[in-house]
Parts: sequence; C-alpha cells; structure tokens
Amino acid sequence: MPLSLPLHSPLPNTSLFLPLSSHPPNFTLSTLPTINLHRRRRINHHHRSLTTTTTIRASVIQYDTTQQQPLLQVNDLKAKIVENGVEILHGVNLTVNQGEVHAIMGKNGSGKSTFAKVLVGHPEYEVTGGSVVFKGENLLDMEPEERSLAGLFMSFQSPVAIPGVSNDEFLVMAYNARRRKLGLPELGPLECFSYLMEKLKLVNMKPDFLNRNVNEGFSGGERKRNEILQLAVLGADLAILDEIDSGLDVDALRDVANAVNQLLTPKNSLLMITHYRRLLDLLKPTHVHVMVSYK
Ligand SMILES: Nc1ncnc2c1ncn2[C@@H]1O[C@H](COP(=O)(O)OP(=O)(O)OP(=O)(O)O)[C@@H](O)[C@H]1O
Repeated sequence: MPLSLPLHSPLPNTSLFLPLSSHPPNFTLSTLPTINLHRRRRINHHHRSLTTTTTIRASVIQYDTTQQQPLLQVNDLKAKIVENGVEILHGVNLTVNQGEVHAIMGKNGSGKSTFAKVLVGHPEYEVTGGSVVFKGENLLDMEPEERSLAGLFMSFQSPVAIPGVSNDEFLVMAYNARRRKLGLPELGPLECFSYLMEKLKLVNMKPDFLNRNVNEGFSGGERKRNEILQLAVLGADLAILDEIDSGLDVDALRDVANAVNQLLTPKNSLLMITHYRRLLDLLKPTHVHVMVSYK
C-alpha cells in the first residue's frame, strides 16, 4: 500500500515545527498524520500505524506506541563538530525497538549523517549533551570498536579503502572478534571460507571480491554492496545504513534490499537514511522520521 505522505518533504503541517525547547508531551499522536503502512511479514501484526516524527534543527521528536524491547534509546542528544565547534545535533530523541525498521529522511545538511556517525562514535564529532543507551548500556562510554562488537553496524555513504588488507582477511578478523565478544569459539580457515561463501551468495557477489583489498579500486556500487557483505558476515543488532541506495543500479539495489530483508529478524533492527522512496518500497519501514533544519 503506498504511503500517503510525500516522504521526501517535511511534514506539511507547519504547526509541527516546534521551538527547540518543546518536548513530545506537548503533542499527541492525534495531531500528527497517521499513515497505514505495508504489512511486514516478520511481525505478527496485520496492520501497523506509521509513527511520524518531526525534527527541528536535528532534534527528533518521536511518538512511539509499540511495546517491544528497546534496542536504542537516544535522549536529548547534542553534538558538535570537533574542528570548528559548530553544534549540529541540538537534542535528538529517538527510540528503536527490536524488530523495527526506521527511516530517517530530510533535506541535505539537516544532520542525518552526523546523527548516524555520532552513534558509532565518529571522531569528527563530540557529544555535548544527552544520552544514548544501546542494549541497556551507555553507548557513549564505549570506544567505536566496542560499539561495533556490541552489535552496532554502520555503512557509510562513502566507505573507505583499506590498502593492503584483503576483504577475506578483514572479514575473518572482524567476525572472529565479534564471536569472541559473544563468547563463541573462533572459526578456523575452512569454516570461515564456507561461512563467507554463504554470505557472498546472500549479497549476490562474486567470490573474487574476497581476494581484493577492502574497497580498493571498487566502484561506488561495489563499495555499497561490500558494506552489506560486511553486515551479513558480522551480523548486527542494529544496522545503520546511510544512503545505501545512492549510486546503485536497479539490480544492485534489489540485491542489497533482498540481502537486508533476509538479515532482518524480530530481534534486530534497521535504521536507514535515504532520500528515495524506492528504498522504502523495498525495505518497508515501520517508522519514518523527517529531519528538518531549523533556521
Ligand atoms: N566534519 C564536518 N565538518 C564541517 N561541517 C560538517 C561536518 N560534518 C557535518 N557538517 C555540517 O553539518 C551539517 C549536517 O551535515 P550532515 O552530513 O549530517 O547532513 P545530512 O542531513 O546527512 O545531509 P545529506 O542529505 O546531504 O547527506 C551540514 O551543514 C554539514 O556541512
């Protein structure tokens, strides 16, 4: 069923653009448009209503009526750019429960990528206020690597190359580190090989990708596909995909969406940033948030 709200634009109701000091209790769900959403097979609800969110200069206000286990709880998160001290996030609130698929949309420069990068501990940003709880733990106290080992995964808009490290070396190293963290024994070379082959198939990638250095010489689309391979291999409780659809041709987009859909379970969640409806049609979000710059 198509969404009735033009998802690429801010909410039409200007009364929703709140002053920065406003909090969700000022609003009730009935003041917001409720949209019938695609039925998701993995959730046993025949009908879900879409929770619409508005953001003021990167302040997300969310209306959540679900009762599932919270995976990520962001409360009044504020962050600035380290280099110039400019505050980009002015108090973001967001809750992602297990089994949910959230999409963040909004204009260029509204702070979507900054928000995602702050969640994974990107060194360009400094958190100046608020809290982030991930799986019951204070995420902001963790180093970026610990966040990843704890089950947070992010695909970047422009994933970087790692010269001199082959894809399979990287994946085996990262996967075994995650297994250790989960208290599981490391996989040996043969077990790893068959595990990686299975994941390559899921993403519809050729085995020769494993021998190439991570992202070195990869086309834009290959880099994006490779990000999903990393997600498939490492697994994640919360996967953040930042514009995974940009620059992908039709076949690659379908492969990426198929793989992501197969990786989703009622226990894990997805937070995707996108400008395009076509990804929403393929990944069927349970919640859509619109980030709006307040000037
Ligand atoms: N490291 C940085 N140095 C300087 N400015 C930055 C930095 N990171 C973010 N910004 C600025 O912060 C604002 C938000 O950027 P961000 O990339 O988060 O926006 P976005 O909503 O993801 O945009 P887009 O849709 O274009 O990807 C922009 O004005 C951007 O120029």
